[in-house]
Parts: sequence; structure tokens; C-alpha cells
Amino acid sequence: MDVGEFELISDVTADLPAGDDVLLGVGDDAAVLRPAGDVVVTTDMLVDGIHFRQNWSPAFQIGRKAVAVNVSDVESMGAVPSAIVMALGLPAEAELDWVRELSAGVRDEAARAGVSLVGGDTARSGAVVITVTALGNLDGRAPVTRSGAREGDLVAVAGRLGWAGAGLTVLQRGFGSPKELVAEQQCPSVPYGQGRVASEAGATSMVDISDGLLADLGHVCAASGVGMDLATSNFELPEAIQRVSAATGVSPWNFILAGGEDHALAATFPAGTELPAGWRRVGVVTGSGEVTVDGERWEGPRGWTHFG
Ligand SMILES: Nc1ncnc2c1ncn2[C@@H]1O[C@H](COP(=O)(O)OP(=O)(O)O)[C@@H](O)[C@H]1O
Ligand SMILES: Cc1ncc(C[n+]2csc(CCOP(=O)(O)OP(=O)(O)O)c2C)c(N)n1
Ligand SMILES: [Mg+2]
Ligand SMILES: [Mg+2]
Ligand SMILES: [Mg+2]
Repeated sequence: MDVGEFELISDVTADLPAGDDVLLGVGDDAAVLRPAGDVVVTTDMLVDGIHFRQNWSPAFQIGRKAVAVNVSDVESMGAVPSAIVMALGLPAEAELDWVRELSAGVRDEAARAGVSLVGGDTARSGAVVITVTALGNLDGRAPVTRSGAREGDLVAVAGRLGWAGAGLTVLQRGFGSPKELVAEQQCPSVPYGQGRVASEAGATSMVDISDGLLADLGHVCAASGVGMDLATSNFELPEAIQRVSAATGVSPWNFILAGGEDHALAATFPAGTELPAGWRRVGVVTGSGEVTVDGERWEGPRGWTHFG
């Protein structure tokens, strides 16, 4: 890269819009926020070769994804996203234009998500690593945790399932279409705002789907001491996913139930809750201690793990 560290930082941080929560943004030793209540904080990193590949995804979409996957975790607590900070690790040979595109993607998704970029760090590293930390406000509401699901609750989902996983399979096989699936792998469509909506509708537990629906619901079951049963008849089976399944021989349920990275929200609600718009009932909370599908043990994959 033919610019210095501080030129690069100026570029990445030029004219950042500041939201209502920002008292002091980029430029000092730390940012100062004025949250309206209890603060939610979370961090996830994107590592080149693990979470994205530069030849599968334009820098703009990688920047968007780094924001989306983090704000998704704020949403899943029932909080209103407020601010992000971003740590950028860049190899010496990274192109300035590539970093500018990444930064444009970060800004684009931050605007969609309603968050301000208020700080970060930039360092040389062996591979591109983008670590975003996201904050949100509970505004006096209790957080919606993984531990509140109760037997008899209904299980519901907001957002897409299976698209990102099917898109990954497409890319891994060297193809670029169906484009709508590849686009969801490059950057998921997070159902922004639905975390708070679910909280207000009385959600008893919530999680965002990063590893896979079965894996992430498994975390809720473990934390809540319950099980769940999902009914496949309740899920949408998008035509594009069916096409990928037909072409690859991979069951569409592997994508929908275990694909991960869609960053849909899954929540439990007391039985009888009239679900808010955007939420679809997919199952019920049981006492079994595990997540079953159509009443049976699921023998297929459950989701992504980094190790083991
Ligand atoms: N290196 C770490 N140090 C401290 N806490 C961590 C670390 N890695 C993960 N965690 C915590 O462990 C929990 C599970 O992490 P993870 O599966 O990445 O959550 P999520 O899927 O919501 O991003 C989270 O509460 C996260 O904050
Ligand atoms: C190059 C590449 N290989 C594999 C994947 C698939 N993949 C990587 S991480 C991941 C799961 C989600 O990532 P993680 O870091 O576990 O997010 P978190 O659960 O912490 O939010 C999946 C499905 C990908 N997106 N890109
Ligand atoms: Mg994480
Ligand atoms: Mg996460
Ligand atoms: Mg999560």
C-alpha cells in the first residue's frame, strides 16, 4: 500500500455521519456515547479464507458483511443498535482502492443498520482480518437472552434461511449463480429492527443464526434447559435453493437447517402469541433437551464449527 497509516485512517474515517448516541466520534483516544439505558456490546471478526474469500466477494460486500454479522448479535438481544468500532488488519500488499471499497461497504451497511462508526484500529497483519464491535441500547427493556425459552413456547424465525449456505456451496463449486444466493453469502440481509419488535411482542429467548439454525437453537436449548421440535412444513423452500439442491445433490434441508450465515433471528414466544409481521412459526419448545425435526432425531449436519 502506497499510503501511510494515518493517511489510510483519514481515508477510512473521512466525514463519518454521527448518530444521536454519539457525543464524540472518531479522532480521540476513545469515542464517547450517550446510551439511553443499559448497553449491549458484542464482537465478531471476519478472517480472509475463513469467513470470506476475496475472489468470491467484492470488498464492498465484505465491508457490509463485517457490520451485518455484528449488528445481528445486537438485534438478537432485543436491543436497538447504536454504534460500531472496527479493527482492520491489512497485509502490506493490500490495495488502497480495495480498502476504500471495503470502507464504502462498511458505511453502506452501517447506514442500513442505523449505527455510527465511532472508532477502531488499523494495523499490518498477515491476512485481512476485520473485527467489528457493535453496541446497542436496551432503553430500559430486559435483554432477550438464550436462557428464557420455556416448554410450550412457540419457535419463530424472522429473515431468510438457507440462502447464504446455498450461496457458499455455489461459490465453492466455482459458480456465480443463482445470484440471489451468492449475494446472501457475500452479505446477509439482516432483518434490522426485528430484534426490538420481538422483544416488544414478548419473546422469551432469541438468537441470531450464524452457525446454523439447529446449532444455534441448540445453544438456546442448552441455556434454557429445554428441547425444540421443528416442522419442515413450516419453512419456505425457495426455488433457487431447490435448484442448487437438484444440481449438487445436497438436501435443501442441509442449507435451511444447518447452512448458517443468514443472520436470521430465531426467537421463542409464549404459546398463543400473535406473531408480529415478519415472523414465521417454525416449531415448538419441548422438554426433550434436544432439537428434533418433524419429531425425529436429525441425522444430518447441524451447523458450522471453527474447530473440531
Ligand atoms: N475469545 C473470546 N473471549 C471472550 N468471550 C468469547 C470469546 N469468544 C467467544 N466468546 C463469547 O462466547 C459466546 C459464544 O460466542 P459465539 O458463538 O461467537 O457467539 P455468536 O455466535 O453469537 O457470535 C459469546 O458470549 C461470546 O461473547
Ligand atoms: C471462505 C469461506 N469458507 C467457509 C465459510 C462458511 N462459514 C465461515 S464462518 C461460518 C459460521 C459463522 O461464523 P462465526 O465466526 O462462527 O460467527 P459467530 O457464530 O461467532 O457469529 C460459516 C458458515 C465462509 N463464509 N467462507
Ligand atoms: Mg461470535
Ligand atoms: Mg455472531
Ligand atoms: Mg449470535
